[in-house]
Amino acid sequence: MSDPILSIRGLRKQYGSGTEALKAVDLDIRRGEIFALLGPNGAGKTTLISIICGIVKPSGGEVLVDGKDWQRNFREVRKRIGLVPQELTMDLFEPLLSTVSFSRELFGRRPDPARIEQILKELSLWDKRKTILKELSGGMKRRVMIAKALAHDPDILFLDEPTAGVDVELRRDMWNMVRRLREMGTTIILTTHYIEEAEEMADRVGVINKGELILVEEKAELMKKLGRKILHLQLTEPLATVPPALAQWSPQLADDGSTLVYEFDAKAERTGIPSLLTAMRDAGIAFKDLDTKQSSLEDIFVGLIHEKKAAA
Ligand SMILES: Nc1ncnc2c1ncn2[C@@H]1O[C@H](COP(=O)(O)OP(=O)(O)OP(=O)(O)O)[C@@H](O)[C@H]1O
Repeated sequence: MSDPILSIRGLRKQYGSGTEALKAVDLDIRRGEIFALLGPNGAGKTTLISIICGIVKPSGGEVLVDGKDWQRNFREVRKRIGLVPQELTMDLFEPLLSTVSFSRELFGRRPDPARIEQILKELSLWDKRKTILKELSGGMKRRVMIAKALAHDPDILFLDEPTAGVDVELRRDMWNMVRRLREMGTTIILTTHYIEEAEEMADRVGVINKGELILVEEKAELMKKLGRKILHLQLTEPLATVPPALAQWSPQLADDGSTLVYEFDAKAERTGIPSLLTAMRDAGIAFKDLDTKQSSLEDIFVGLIHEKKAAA
């Protein structure tokens, strides 16, 4: 990739407990993109972010910001990074305005009350500027975390699960704010469990599982894979094998032959379901119930890991 803003090479982390949280991760982040890092609990997302933000020490590998080694230029590089952590970290007895202003000065930026006012207004916090943090609602405290991360005008912003446990309205506000930041040139890296969030926001998506970056892809490509659904048909009579009449749909049998499982692309114009049901009727295969479910993130990870192993 030409001129990435962030380059991660062979990044590894083994915690004292022996857990290998990251296994030689390589990743380039494009200037000005929104990159979503998707992965289940414990995949290594927070560890990756924490290393880049200087909170966790890596066991090996390197991070370059604009081509500069992150460890050798830590102060300079860290100034350019903003982090909205998963957990709230703030002095609850401080008033909102001074908390956010202090965050700016912490990174050596000169005070700029007009800029702080602008950030607080964007996040609908200006009216609460004199309130001590303890008295704000949970959603507002989350907004304060974002304001703190933006106060020093970083050009790379990390959001660690920004919408976990927030209501629909705040989620929408956050998405809009992230889009506005991107329009202003900020590069954004967010972690999430939600496919929906990656779909809504990201230009590219990385999938991480057990410390390994399994894939990095343009969102549109990944969404094709994520659009798969599974149809379960509970048969009236179990089948020993899939009859040749149904072979073209490549269904699988489960539950000792009493369930027929068919995977299909929910976003395709033709899912194949009506023709499968017709072929079943013609072959005299009756069913008593049916349901469909979205491939879960877990299913997709398993599928991706299998694909990766098969390709290796
Ligand atoms: N301080 C620590 N000491 C020991 N092990 C840790 C520490 N922090 C994280 N781990 C382990 O490292 C692995 C990766 O954790 P990490 O928090 O990076 O995952 P995550 O993808 O952010 O998960 P989640 O979605 O649950 O936040 C997990 O197995 C976790 O238990």
